Amino acid sequence: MKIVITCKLPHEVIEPLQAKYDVVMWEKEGEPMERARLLHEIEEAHGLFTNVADQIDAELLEKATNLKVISTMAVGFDNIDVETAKQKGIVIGHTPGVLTEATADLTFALLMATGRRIVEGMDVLRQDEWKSWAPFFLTGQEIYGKTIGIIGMGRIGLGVARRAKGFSMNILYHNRSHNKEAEETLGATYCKLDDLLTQADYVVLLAPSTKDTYKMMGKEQFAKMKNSAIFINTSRGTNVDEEALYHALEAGDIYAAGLDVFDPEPISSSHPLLRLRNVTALPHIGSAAIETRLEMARLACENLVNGLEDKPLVHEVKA
Ligand SMILES: NC(=O)C1=CN([C@@H]2O[C@H](COP(=O)(O)OP(=O)(O)OC[C@H]3O[C@@H](n4cnc5c(N)ncnc54)[C@H](O)[C@@H]3O)[C@@H](O)[C@H]2O)C=CC1
Ligand SMILES: O=C(O)C(=O)CO
Repeated sequence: MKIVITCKLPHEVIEPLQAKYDVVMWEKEGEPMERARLLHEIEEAHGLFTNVADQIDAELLEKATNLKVISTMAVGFDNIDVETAKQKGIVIGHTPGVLTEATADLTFALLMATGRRIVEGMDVLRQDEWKSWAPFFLTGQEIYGKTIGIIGMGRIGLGVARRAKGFSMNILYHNRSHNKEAEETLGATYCKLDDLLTQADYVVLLAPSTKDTYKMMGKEQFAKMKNSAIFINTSRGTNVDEEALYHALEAGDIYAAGLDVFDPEPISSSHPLLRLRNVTALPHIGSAAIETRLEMARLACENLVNGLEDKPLVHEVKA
């Protein structure tokens, strides 16, 4: 059977696959497989190892006449046309859980960096703009004891809430349903979205990208936030109306934003949000800790092999 891997993976990860299958792997580090090549390779493939950088859409699936399994090295699967794949009898695997703590770490790091203007501080040094200690030089927002509002209290949301508890933060959350663990072990309070937006000092978005969450943070929602509040997005760029966010930040309707994700990705240095002093931006590195990425790759391989051998996947996308 033939496997297509759309990104360069370490030798130790692909070796077991090469021993059993005919493996085609994209060799360019840090770049996704060219679309034309993927469209060509998929025609013969039985298994596809993918990630968030590929569009696994109807055009591609139409050509995938032998495909049994799609395995994505990610928890989010919004880049995959799940409905079309299911209609064609293709199973889909993803990697929830193994990236929870690393992504929660990065989310909290981004929250702290944005609140305390860490990147601006580094820029000041690099540009020789440090004149003296001054009373209000590079003052930001406090974190300890403030109110955090988490939209999407799932695995990663809960991880962020645990970190917030360590900073004695008052934890509000909005979710599709009540999260007992968050309420009972962390004292988190369930809120309607509007109440969370008006009360939180830090609004952290961690809901998946779905039809319901498309641009769920827009002009109306940013207007409800405090002028001193900070918006953090480590979910998906599609969950935010980026133009509305730009205007809210420029007008001072909100204090600052920390963003790990954009729509579309990658963005270029000319992206309007990067022109704003009060934006801290990262290139979608939420889960990018070495141990985590190796675990994600191993789990994605296990899903792939199970799918090829008609065994239940470790984590199958059921949606
Ligand atoms: N920046 C990065 O590198 C990474 C980003 N992610 C993103 O984080 C998302 C969350 O991952 P997990 O916590 O593992 O998923 P999860 O499924 O455990 O949690 C998602 C939560 O969002 C809630 N939710 C769904 N629709 C909602 C809505 N309309 N309003 C409020 N809450 C809603 C769900 O009820 C669930 O509790 C992923 O789908 C992915 O998009 C995940 C990993 C890394
Ligand atoms: O897992 C995901 O959904 C990501 O965005 C990358 O880790």
